[in-house]
Amino acid sequence: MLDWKSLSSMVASIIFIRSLIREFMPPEVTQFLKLLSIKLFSSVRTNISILIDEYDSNYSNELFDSIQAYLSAKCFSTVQILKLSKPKNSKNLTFTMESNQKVQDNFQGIPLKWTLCTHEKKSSGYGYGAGRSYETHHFKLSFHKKHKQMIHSLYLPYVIEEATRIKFKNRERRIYSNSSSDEYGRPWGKVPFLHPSNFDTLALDPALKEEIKADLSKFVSRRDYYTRVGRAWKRGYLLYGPPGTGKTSLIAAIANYLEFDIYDLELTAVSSNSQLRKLLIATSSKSVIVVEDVDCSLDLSDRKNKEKKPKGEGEDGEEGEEKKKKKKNKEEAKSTHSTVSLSGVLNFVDGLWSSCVGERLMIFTTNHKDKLDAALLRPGRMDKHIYLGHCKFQAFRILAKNYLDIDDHELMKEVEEVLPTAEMTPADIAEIFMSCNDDVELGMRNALEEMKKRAAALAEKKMEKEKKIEMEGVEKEKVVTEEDVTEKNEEKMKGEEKKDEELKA
Ligand SMILES: Nc1ncnc2c1ncn2[C@@H]1O[C@H](COP(=O)(O)OP(=O)(O)OP(=O)(O)O)[C@@H](O)[C@H]1O
Repeated sequence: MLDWKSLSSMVASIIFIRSLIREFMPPEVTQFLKLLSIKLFSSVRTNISILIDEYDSNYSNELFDSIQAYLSAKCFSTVQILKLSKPKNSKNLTFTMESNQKVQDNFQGIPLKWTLCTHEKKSSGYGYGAGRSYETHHFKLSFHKKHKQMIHSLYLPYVIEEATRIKFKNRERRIYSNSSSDEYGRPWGKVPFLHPSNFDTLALDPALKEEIKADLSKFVSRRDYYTRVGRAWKRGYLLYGPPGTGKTSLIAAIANYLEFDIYDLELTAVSSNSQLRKLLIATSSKSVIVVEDVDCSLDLSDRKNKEKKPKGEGEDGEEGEEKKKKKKNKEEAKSTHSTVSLSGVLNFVDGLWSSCVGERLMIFTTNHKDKLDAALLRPGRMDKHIYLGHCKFQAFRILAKNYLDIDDHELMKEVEEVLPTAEMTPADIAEIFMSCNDDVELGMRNALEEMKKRAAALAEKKMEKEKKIEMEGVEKEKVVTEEDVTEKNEEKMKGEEKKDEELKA
């Protein structure tokens, strides 16, 4: 047995030999012995560790941030002391670990251990603050060495992907516009409000709603597919229909559904194709890029349509004064400034600019689909054409629920009968409901009255039109009959002249 006396003399001898080695052994030999001992120990050690520093040559290490985000979701259930914070631009509270806390993870049955370690460092360089000590952190991931390859090729990419998903989920959604100025000279200015519309509040045929949601879900889940077929991960929607049928509301609902940012692209404020390209490169992944009233933004019509006269105002029903003004401004800008060409826009839709990764949904809106160039409309550019028309009964019920908080009403039956003939937009109905200050009876009565008025006006207009066509028909017939008579008379006269000549002869 080893007693205290012999133990202390053994320690003293080790210290003596160590100092002798340090003193007399050449540094190369010391280094060699060190490496040898590491090798010997590592061959018997079963666990290995990976360290991820908070800073990578003075720059913050993105991987460290990702791991922090990944573990914030895990540590709540396993760690005893947690830090709670609300990071900037995040809508949720975030938990983080304290120093030296450990989190157990499990990946495909492999146990893994994460530890947050803290250590002190001295700042290098000269001048103010040089030589000061500060705290930095690193994450230590420990696991059995036989899983090394798997951790590298599967687990770490999985952690990064999960962290991106968590970060994105926590992030506040934003709306940007290229026409609102940015004090920092960035291409996109932030718009300070979010549109509250979502698929529940949207007055739309339920089947169409489900179809759009399914299409969106399929699109965002097909990253591998787009990579495999070598195409930019983007999809184009064209929303068309009369004003006030919910095109803008649908865009907001889509962005809220996907939790994507919105980039409202005002083409008339873009001075060249190269500026357009720059703007698009500056968009983030998971975004909806919107070009509203594309027929007014650019001269995108083909030659055939250019020859057509512009349609008269008010053709699609009453437009809000504000929207009319906006469209007029766009028309003016189109004729004076814009130099973005159709090919520039087509390149953008084709995704040629897309050196950026991540999914992007492009949505164009128009009140006049017939004015658009066929090249812009073809699949691959506009993958889905969605017509938003006048309000139907199902949509009316949704509006009644939203604005008046009713599921049913005694006037509903009548509404169902009159509505299809009234050609009212959801905006018209929303306006009536809003003006009656939560008074259900008044709201329903006013809506039905307006429907009847419009239906009667339309019926009268239709009758007048039919009468006009009928009259035109009668006029035509009259002309034809008169022509017939003249023709017959002429023939008769010719016949008589011939007879006279024969008699003379
Ligand atoms: N389908 C709808 N569901 C719910 N609300 C709607 C719908 N359509 C219109 N509204 C209401 O009418 C207002 C105007 O609608 P919106 O701006 O979405 O129409 P739009 O089709 O984009 O019109 P425009 O073609 O003139 O741009 C919205 O703020 C909303 O309150």
